[in-house]
Amino acid sequence: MATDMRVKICGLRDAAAIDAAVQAGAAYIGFVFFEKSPRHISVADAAKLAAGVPAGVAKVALVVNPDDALLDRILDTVPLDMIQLHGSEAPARVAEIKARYGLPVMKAVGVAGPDDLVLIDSYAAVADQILVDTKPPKDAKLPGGNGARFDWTLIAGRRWPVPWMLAGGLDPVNVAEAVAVTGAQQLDLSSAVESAPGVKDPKLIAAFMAAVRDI
Ligand SMILES: O=C(O)c1ccccc1N[C@@H]1O[C@H](COP(=O)(O)O)[C@@H](O)[C@H]1O
Repeated sequence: MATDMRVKICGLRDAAAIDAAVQAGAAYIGFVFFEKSPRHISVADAAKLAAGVPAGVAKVALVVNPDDALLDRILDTVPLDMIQLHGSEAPARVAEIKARYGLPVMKAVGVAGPDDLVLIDSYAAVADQILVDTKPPKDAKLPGGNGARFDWTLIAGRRWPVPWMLAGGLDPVNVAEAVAVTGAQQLDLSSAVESAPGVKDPKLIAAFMAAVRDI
């Protein structure tokens, strides 16, 4: 793997895809608990799959503006290592979730222009990690996972006081440029390793991880 690049493969829903991600060296795998997404997984299915993930690979719960009842249901049943907040959760809610569940919290921030970068600073004060993702267009059905990249030069040379991941339309062809422009050391992706929305393809996962190794 290039330098010590850490990759999160998100939206995993079956054992073959998880095996492919783990075998190829993914540091994180993500379960999407968001019913509007084609990658949504039930709490029961996630619990079964999570039990087979080896120690050392972090299991992340992706949620969108979750209430405590949903988080209780997920975290009471699925052994998870991190919560990814991918909605419009305010910094105070991020801090509240972190305190209530005692797990590291990663807050996604959508970027479309320079003004969006200000938000990153306020979330970096309360979250353990920041996910710098493409801001979804107003008519998008999903708040993330749309396979769209943003202008990476917006964050060239930017650094924050907490670890961060780059996301948004990453694929085997553009990942070297994404890393060169942004300096990212952690990457998160979903769409580019699917054969259809919500269907992960082990060969595409292997191809992405090979591209990262070649950087
Ligand atoms: O993947 C989803 O369905 C999803 C739903 C709601 C919020 C976020 C979602 N995905 C996250 O978006 C990034 C970028 O995805 P892509 O590579 O552009 O498809 C993904 O890694 C997830 O963390």
